[in-house]
Amino acid sequence: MSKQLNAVTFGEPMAMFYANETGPLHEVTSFSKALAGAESNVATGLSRLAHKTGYVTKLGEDNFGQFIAMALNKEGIDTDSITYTKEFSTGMLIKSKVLTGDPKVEYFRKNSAASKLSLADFDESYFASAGHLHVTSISSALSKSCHEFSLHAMEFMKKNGKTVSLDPNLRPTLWPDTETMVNTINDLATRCDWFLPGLSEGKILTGLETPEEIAGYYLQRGVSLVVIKLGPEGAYYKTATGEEGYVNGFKVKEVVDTVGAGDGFAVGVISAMLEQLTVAEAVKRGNAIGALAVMSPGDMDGLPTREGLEQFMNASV
Ligand SMILES: Nc1ncnc2c1ncn2[C@@H]1O[C@H](COP(=O)(O)OP(=O)(O)O)[C@@H](O)[C@H]1O
Ligand SMILES: O=C(O)C(=O)C[C@H](O)[C@H](O)COP(=O)(O)O
Repeated sequence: MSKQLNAVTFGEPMAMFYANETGPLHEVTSFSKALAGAESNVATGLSRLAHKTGYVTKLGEDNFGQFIAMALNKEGIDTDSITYTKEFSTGMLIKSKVLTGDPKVEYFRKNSAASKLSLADFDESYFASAGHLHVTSISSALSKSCHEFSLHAMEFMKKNGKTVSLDPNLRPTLWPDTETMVNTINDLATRCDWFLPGLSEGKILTGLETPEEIAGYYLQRGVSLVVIKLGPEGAYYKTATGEEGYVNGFKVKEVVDTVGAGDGFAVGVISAMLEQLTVAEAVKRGNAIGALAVMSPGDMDGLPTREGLEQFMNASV
């Protein structure tokens, strides 16, 4: 039987070493290892909610590559379209531990195996087997060939009547300059159906101030749903058909690590939209998974199973 995927995504997965103690990263002596990467976080979250998800990347033939492939398989993610290279290494990052605010992240990913992903790796039948494509603009920042891959994948999915979501995931350190980052991401946004920026990202990308204005900017450019993340306050959404609203965030006992909240949020919105829930319900689920994500140290530890999600949402009403 031919392959059937609910969703597919592609990008750069990395081995992450997160500090077990607070303090500057060069002084930390003890780290824990986990899988990181915005798109692999989303693939993991969707897979835990029983959406069959494929993940496409290029890995180095090294220990980090082996670790990542193993971690993805353990999550039940389809890895059949992953390619390998001997020439380039798998990327990694280190992350500090903080008691408040966002941790410091340092990447070791320049010229990584994943940055070599190119159109030659695009498998039409694999992408055609999926109902939805999730993209982040990190891929476009990695290399010209990854940017071409992104444009082609988005165009291919749209042409085949599939939905496409885009999380801008601003990573200013990966771009040559702010202007290139803003112009490229705004161009990518016109090619998606569901656009999921954070408020501060939306301000940088449009120069506008309010969630309403930012949503309007993208709706005018052909996006059908814009959801703007508002941190602990939740999120604002607006659709091309005029539906809009604010959805409150969930109460969190303790914020352990804010990294991964946006990816968790994307999992909630995408999974619920694929299940044909209303947009307001999708945004509520996004808020729930975002809240679960900030309560755990790894980027993916908080991503729930369906049972865990229901328990959290029911306990929070
Ligand atoms: N402290 C928090 N309490 C509850 N929910 C949160 C908290 N921080 C984030 N979230 C949830 O996660 C989503 C994404 O977080 P946010 O910080 O806005 O995005 P990003 O990680 O992309 O910067 C928010 O819209 C919200 O639903
Ligand atoms: O892929 C990258 O470049 C990363 O930095 C890996 C991180 O796990 C996510 O990107 C977290 O992203 P947020 O959910 O927006 O906090």
